[in-house]
Amino acid sequence: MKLQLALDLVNIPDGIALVREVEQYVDIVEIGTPIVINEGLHAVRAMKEAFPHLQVLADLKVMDAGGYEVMKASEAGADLITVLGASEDSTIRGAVAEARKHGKSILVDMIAVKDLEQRAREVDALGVDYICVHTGYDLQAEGQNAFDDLRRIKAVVKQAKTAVAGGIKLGTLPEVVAAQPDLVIVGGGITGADDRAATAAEMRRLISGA
Ligand SMILES: O=C([C@H](O)CO)[C@H](O)[C@H](O)COP(=O)(O)O
Repeated sequence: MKLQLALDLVNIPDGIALVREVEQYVDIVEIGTPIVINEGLHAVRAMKEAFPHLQVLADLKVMDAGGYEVMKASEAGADLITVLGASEDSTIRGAVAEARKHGKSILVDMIAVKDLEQRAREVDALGVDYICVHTGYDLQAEGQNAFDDLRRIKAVVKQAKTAVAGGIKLGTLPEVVAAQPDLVIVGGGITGADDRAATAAEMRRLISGA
């Protein structure tokens, strides 16, 4: 099980400083969608240059032009790129094909997908690397989480690895870990903690013990 730190509400220098606090405890650093919107793929390049030993995920949430977007993110140094599960199969196919050319991975974000099991089966058959259940900020604000969704996709996904994101905190991590995802994605649960290093260290301990 891997731990991904999601950086969303910071600029590049603050993001790099934040990763320095926790780098020994995380496997993947996510350049979140808000950063990509604010700073562009330059943020991916800067993070990979600063931490070449960590994997960097570009959370582009690609919805169209899968091959092109994955090519650009790959050129910028991304190891993993996100594509939306709600997009067309052809978009996901194009993303996977391009990722294979560059030795990169595709994480499909199932945010806003209504028929979760059905779409997870279809996406799994497209050869993606990860399928991620995700409660975004707007539904988190309504008190929702993706923990039950994780159990639902675990029951149907056969090839891809599974991931979970959205509002995971130290207190809720044991419930997440119990469902055995391959990847746990944490943003505010680490970046908003009083002691980020201690929080990330404890999360790493919980994940490693699973
Ligand atoms: O993908 C995300 C969100 O849609 C904003 O771009 C976050 O990175 C993801 O939700 C993880 O962050 P937390 O919910 O703060 O853990």
